[in-house]
Amino acid sequence: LLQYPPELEKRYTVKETIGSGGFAKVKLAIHKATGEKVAVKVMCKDSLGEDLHRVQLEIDALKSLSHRHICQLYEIIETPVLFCLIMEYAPGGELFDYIIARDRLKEHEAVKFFRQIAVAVAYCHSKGFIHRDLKPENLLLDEQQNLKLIDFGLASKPMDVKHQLLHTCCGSPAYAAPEVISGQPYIGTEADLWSMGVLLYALLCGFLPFDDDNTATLYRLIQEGKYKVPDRLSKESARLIQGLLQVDPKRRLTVTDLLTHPWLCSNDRPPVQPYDILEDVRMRDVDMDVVQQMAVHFGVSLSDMHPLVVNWAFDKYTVLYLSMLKAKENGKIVKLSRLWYPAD
Ligand SMILES: CN(C)C[C@H]1CC[C@H](N2C(=O)NCc3cnc4ccc(-c5cc(Cl)c(O)c(Cl)c5)cc4c32)CC1
Repeated sequence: LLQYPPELEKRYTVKETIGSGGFAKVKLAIHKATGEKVAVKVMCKDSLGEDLHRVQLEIDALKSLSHRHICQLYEIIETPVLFCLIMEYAPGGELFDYIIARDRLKEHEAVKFFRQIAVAVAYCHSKGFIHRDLKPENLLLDEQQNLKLIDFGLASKPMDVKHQLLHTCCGSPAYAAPEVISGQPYIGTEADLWSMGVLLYALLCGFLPFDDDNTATLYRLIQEGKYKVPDRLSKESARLIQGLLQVDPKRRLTVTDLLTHPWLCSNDRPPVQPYDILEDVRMRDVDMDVVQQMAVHFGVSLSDMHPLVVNWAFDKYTVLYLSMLKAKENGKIVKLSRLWYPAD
C-alpha cells in the first residue's frame, strides 16, 4: 500500500484513483484549507528508472508554464521515494470522451476548442517547450467547459525551440508527424503543428485521418500524407487541415500562420491577441484580498505574507493562493479558518 507523505496527508484528504498517466497514478484529493478538489499525480522514484529525467522535465515544464489552457501545477511534494504533483482538477474529463459522446463536434464548437489548444501550444513554444503528445486524451475540460492541456511527460525543452533537432520518436503514432516516425531528426515545433492537424481533423470528423490496426500500414499512410476530407467540412476548415497535414515540415503552417488563420476567426470571433499567448498568471497583479485572507489564516502580517506568495515556490502558499484565486474566478466564496498551528 502506498504510504503518502505526512506533508500531503496534513493538508489534503486523498480520495480515489481517478486515472493513470503512463508511469503515474492520478488521485483525487481535497485541499483541506479551501475545500477545493485537486488532482495529485503520484510517481514512485524507484519504479521510474530511466524515466526519472522525463519526470524532471515535466516538473520543469509545469513550473514554467502558467496559462489558462494549461493544467496549473499547484504544489510539489517530494520525498526520497515519491514525487507528488498537486494540480488543478478538471471535472469535465477528457476531450476525447467529449467528442465520442457527440460523434463529432459542430464547427462553431470545434473553433472554440481549437483556438484554446492553439494558444496553449503557442504559449508552450514561446516558453521553449515542445509537448510532443498532443491528442484529445491529453486535453481536459474544466467546470466552464474550457480546455486544459495536460501530460508533459514526453515534453522536450530544446535549447533553440525553433531550430534544434529532436531525435526521440515518441507520442501516439496516429498523431505523430511523418518526420518523427521516419526516425529522422525533426524540429519539435513543426511536429507539434502536425499533431494539431490530426487533432483538428478528429474534432471535426470524429475519427482519425490516418488509422490502421497495422502499425506499418499506419506509418505508410502518414508518410504518404493522403487522407479523405468529408464533404461536409467547410472549405476554410479543410484548407487549415491541409496546411497543417503537410508531409514536408517546411511547407507546414507555423504556429503564427495557425493563430492568424481565417478559420480561427470564423463565427465573428476576434483575432487571437498577443496577450492570449503571453498571459502568465504570475504576470498578473497579485490579488491582495486573497493575500490578506491568507495572512489572517497563517496569523502573519500582510507584508510577511506577500513575499511568500510571489515567491512561487509551489509550496503550501502557492497552492493556497492559486486555489483561492480559482474559487474566486468560479464565483465561490472561500472562508479560510484560522490555523491552530501557524508554524505548520
Ligand atoms: C492520456 N490519459 C490517459 C491521461 C489521463 C490522466 C488522468 C486524467 N484525469 C482523470 O482520469 N480523471 C479526471 C481528471 C481530473 N483532473 C485532472 C487534472 C490533471 C490531470 C493530469 C495532469 C497532468 Cl500535467 C498529467 O501529467 C497527468 Cl498524467 C494528469 C489529470 C486529471 C484527470 C485524464 C487523462
